[in-house]
Amino acid sequence: MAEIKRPLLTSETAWQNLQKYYDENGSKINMPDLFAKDPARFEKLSINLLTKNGELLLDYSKNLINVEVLKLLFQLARDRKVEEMRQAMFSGEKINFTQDRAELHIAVRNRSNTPILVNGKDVMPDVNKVLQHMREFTEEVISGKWKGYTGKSITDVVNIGIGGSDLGPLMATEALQPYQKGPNAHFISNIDGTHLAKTLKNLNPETTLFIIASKTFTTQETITNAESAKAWFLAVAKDESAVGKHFVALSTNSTLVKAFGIDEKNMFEFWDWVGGGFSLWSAIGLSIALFIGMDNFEELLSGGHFMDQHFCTAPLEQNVSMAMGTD
Ligand SMILES: O=P(O)(O)OC[C@H]1O[C@H](O)[C@H](O)[C@@H](O)[C@@H]1O
Repeated sequence: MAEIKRPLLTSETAWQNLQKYYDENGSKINMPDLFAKDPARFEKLSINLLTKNGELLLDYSKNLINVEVLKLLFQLARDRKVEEMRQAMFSGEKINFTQDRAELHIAVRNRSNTPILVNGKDVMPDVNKVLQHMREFTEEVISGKWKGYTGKSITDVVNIGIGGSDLGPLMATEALQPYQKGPNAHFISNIDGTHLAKTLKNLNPETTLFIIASKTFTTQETITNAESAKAWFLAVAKDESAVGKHFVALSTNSTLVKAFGIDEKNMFEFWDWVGGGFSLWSAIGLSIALFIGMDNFEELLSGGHFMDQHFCTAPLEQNVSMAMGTD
């Protein structure tokens, strides 16, 4: 498909109309008033989608918008060729032109398993291979079969990452606490040593598993925290060969993972076409899968896939921004 050409956003007529509306009415738009003036506001500005697990309510009535603003926004979306961009994204085109890559977080949650091509190659076999690897690993850890270096099972998982390699899994495990099946989950992102020290204070190196989550494996905060965690572990274990039982990596960079001392078989791969802010759906979600179990994690993926299909097929008026990422 040819490149989608668009003029500068601020020179679009639809943008200028929206700006004019804002200049004339923006200061007058007030949430309690909007509800008071229009008793049917909630019905007008929400949709119910039927999923296999019940209804899903998309409520955008609590935003500072009204029917006129929405009309202007839909016009802007049409003029900015959002529908064509959406199509290009799902077809694996390199819509991320600043980094010259595809944006295909939708592929890692593509539960229909339809082929998705990147540079002419279907990525689904690799996606499924990593999911299978995650399943085997999570089942071993949750069942207690995976043993630490002194023969004890894992009670605590510590995810070390930052940005998308932290926020998504942190949010999902918080939200999905009632579904906990596996070890406790902890998240360390801050470079301030207190974050690490406070978390490790109550943990036992014999029963702790560290997940080093970094797409690039070069992020300074993460690598520094990972080195500190390794030092904390080795101060007790005293044996480098024990590291393999307590450290796994989630990354696209196998060379640096190996250099850190993590066995390649304990690396869960993903790809440059998964943006950091959307990576919870990829192997970066391993801490979620260990917490809620792989069946539940796949249910989570199915939910994301359901919304992707909605986003892809529903007309703009039935669609809202469904990025489902973290930054
Ligand atoms: O996963 P990493 O390569 O360690 O990157 C961690 C994070 O770094 C930055 O904050 C980027 O803006 C994020 O998108 C990314 O998730």
